[in-house]
Amino acid sequence: MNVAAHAHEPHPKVSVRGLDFYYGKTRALKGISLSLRTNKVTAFIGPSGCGKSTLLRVLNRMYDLYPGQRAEGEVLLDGENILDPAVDVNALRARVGMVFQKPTPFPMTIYENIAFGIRLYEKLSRADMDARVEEALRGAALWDEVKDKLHTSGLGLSGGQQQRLCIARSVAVQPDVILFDEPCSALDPISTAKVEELIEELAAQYTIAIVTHNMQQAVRVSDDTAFMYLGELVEFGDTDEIFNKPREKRTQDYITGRFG
Ligand SMILES: Nc1ncnc2c1ncn2[C@@H]1O[C@H](COP(=O)(O)OP(=O)(O)OP(=O)(O)O)[C@@H](O)[C@H]1O
Repeated sequence: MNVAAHAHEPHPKVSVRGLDFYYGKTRALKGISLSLRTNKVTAFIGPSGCGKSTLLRVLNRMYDLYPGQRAEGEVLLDGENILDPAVDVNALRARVGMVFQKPTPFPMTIYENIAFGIRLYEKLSRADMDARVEEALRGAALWDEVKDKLHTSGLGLSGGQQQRLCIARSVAVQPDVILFDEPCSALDPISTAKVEELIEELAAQYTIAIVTHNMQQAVRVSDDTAFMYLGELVEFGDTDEIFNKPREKRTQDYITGRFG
């Protein structure tokens, strides 16, 4: 496996070391080691089934919800191993938020979609909650479009707006890391452009990981790229280098559309 020098930076936000993942007896991740640099966007690319979503789901222990799934190795978040059974997963998920492929607003008002998550972790006055909801919606570039209908259903928004509402929901609990699992695959090109722009802006405050099948998207939004194949990390490094001068033939073949 090829890993660029900066992947060894001294204080990454997230550091994955020797990670194996099992669905029952099936080993879906094989000895993955890589880092997410603080305030950078890391893209995960590779053919269907290579383990991209699995890796993302390890980063906030989403897999814990399912019996028979287990991770071995280490995932350090600011130096703390989040795979340790003593870690409080609810607190972890507030620090590591996730945005899914299909927009998944709760069947509640726009305001409540944001306030609901905040209430799980904090008790705020009405005025502070209002301010936090506004801040989250502004942070997700949605405020201007919804400020006059905060108390109508989130399900009444367009798909692209719903996805930005989900991003606002993640941002609202002030996480360290946001994980995006193919966040634009259900969106039209205009909404996709908005979400991509937003991801770049969010990187000023958060550390971001994004799974994408869209090579142009990886090039546009990410600083670092990880190319995975059959559960292994084949190549990891600077996005420009991965796309312009890949060191591995499999990476070259994938990014030029020869397989996958
Ligand atoms: N719930 C599950 N039970 C058993 N095996 C699973 C489960 N989910 C995923 N897998 C297997 O784990 C491997 C990795 O799947 P994963 O969904 O992480 O791949 P991916 O790279 O995200 O694919 P895609 O691009 O199609 O979303 C695949 O071989 C898949 O069949």
